[in-house]
Amino acid sequence: MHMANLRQLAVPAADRLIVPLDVPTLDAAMGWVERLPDVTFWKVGLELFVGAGPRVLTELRQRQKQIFLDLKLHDIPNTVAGACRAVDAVELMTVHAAGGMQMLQAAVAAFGDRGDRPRLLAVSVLTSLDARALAFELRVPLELPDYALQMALLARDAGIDGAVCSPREVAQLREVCGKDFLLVCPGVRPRGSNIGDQRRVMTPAEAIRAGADYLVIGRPIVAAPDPVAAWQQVCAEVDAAL
Ligand SMILES: O=C(O)c1cc(=O)[nH]c(=O)n1[C@@H]1O[C@H](COP(=O)(O)O)[C@@H](O)[C@H]1O
Repeated sequence: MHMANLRQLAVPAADRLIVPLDVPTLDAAMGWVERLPDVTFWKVGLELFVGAGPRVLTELRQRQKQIFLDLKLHDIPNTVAGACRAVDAVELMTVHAAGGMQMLQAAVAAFGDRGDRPRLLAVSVLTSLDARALAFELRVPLELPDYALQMALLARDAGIDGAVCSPREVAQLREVCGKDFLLVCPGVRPRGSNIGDQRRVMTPAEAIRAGADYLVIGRPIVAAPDPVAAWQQVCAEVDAAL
């Protein structure tokens, strides 16, 4: 199944939710996998990959889980291509759109025609940045939604499969980039939950209705007093929005 067609298919809510394993050890990660058995798609990010190494990918695969390897590669093209060539079978993987056209093309080319190649996602603008940071710290002269769109278009033109974006920009990206461009949204907060270091957030239902293929939701589930109940509540909210 081509994952970008999720919205047209009757894919259950649980298969559109990705939970990050933002923990430092393999034991802690596998503890979460056991505690939330209905989660089918897990994200391995920098903290866990640096702490536990690639073995965590093997352990997840043995449990028939889908994997989002979120290393947000951002380096010169040769270095990014080398890292991509070393990646074992995962479903999704990230690079930073701000690495530029040559870097993005090098990432795409590194996987070539490999049958097990992941869908590549380009991070457009981190959901922890707001318009003020973009303008006054990063000195980007575009409005934030326009910059996010330009980053997504750059990625699409380079042959990247989709983008990571805030739910606030997902409707615009969906409209301009088309239905087959995969859109994955972190920065998702059920009503009333703590936003923490996120800056551009919306609720799960709003993000799905705006056109997201997948939502990445971590702390609202894993830091909840009852994570299983929090997971079920997010699933119910997304199901109702589909
Ligand atoms: O690439 C990502 O997944 C990502 C991009 C982005 O712009 N913002 C963002 O929060 N993320 C990741 O999404 C997850 C969000 O986690 P919570 O804020 O706990 O829901 C974290 O693992 C982040 O690394």
